[in-house]
Amino acid sequence: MLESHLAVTLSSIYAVISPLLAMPAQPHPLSDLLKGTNLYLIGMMGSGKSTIGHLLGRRLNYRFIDTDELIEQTTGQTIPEIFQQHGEASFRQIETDVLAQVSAYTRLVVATGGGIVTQPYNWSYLHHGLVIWLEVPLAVLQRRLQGDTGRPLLQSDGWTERLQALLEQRQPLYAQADVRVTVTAQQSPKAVTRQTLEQIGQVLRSPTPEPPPIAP
Ligand SMILES: Nc1ncnc2c1ncn2[C@@H]1O[C@H](COP(=O)(O)OP(=O)(O)O)[C@@H](O)[C@H]1O
Ligand SMILES: O=C(O)C1=C[C@@H](OP(=O)(O)O)[C@@H](O)[C@H](O)C1
Ligand SMILES: [Mg+2]
Repeated sequence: MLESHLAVTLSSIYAVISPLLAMPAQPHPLSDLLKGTNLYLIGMMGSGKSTIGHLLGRRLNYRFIDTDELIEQTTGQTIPEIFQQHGEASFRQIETDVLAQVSAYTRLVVATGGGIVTQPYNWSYLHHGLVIWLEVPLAVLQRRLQGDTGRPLLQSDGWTERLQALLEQRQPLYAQADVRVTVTAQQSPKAVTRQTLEQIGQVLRSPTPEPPPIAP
């Protein structure tokens, strides 16, 4: 049963993260500025969160966590199995539980699932760190996701229209990110990683605006 898997969520997540806590921290130009702040990657399915997250983790000497992978490890089921056997609402609940656990740690790059932004409560965790939106044109997403079998929301005939509808619904939510990385069709994962690091640096170095004066 899914419930019994959930009962072990906390210890399983600790088991995944704790061996990595011993990793030596190599200084990186952004490390001082970040001060251990977690990076949360958001964006549509196929935008590259898992791919870029992994590379960012290596560059920053941060641990890389993928919430979908953690969900699969803690439940012992694949994402399609969870959707099929328990429904999307159960998946969203587990996703929130996993995000909550993960957010207790520092020095993480977290690749989230594309729908994490749809649950308002999740933002209270995302805002513990720096939220980065990988914005990728619809045509590129469609090309990357052609023939994909691992994303249950896209398994019916009208999957391209479904993808477009999801993008339209979610765009205003993704736009709440702290950093918006606009990715072109030609950019390699390495180039996207470089651009993301540059933009994080810009955001962290930009002066915080003064609060408006209090009216007399
Ligand atoms: N910059 C890129 N250029 C080309 N292919 C990419 C790029 N980023 C990701 N991909 C590919 O797109 C697919 C989806 O990437 P993935 O990281 O799983 O996205 P997400 O986690 O956002 O759903 C994968 O096959 C991945 O190899
Ligand atoms: O957009 C979504 O609602 C989903 C995105 C998927 O993750 P990716 O964004 O990594 O594909 C996964 O969490 C699940 O299939 C639902
Ligand atoms: Mg992913």
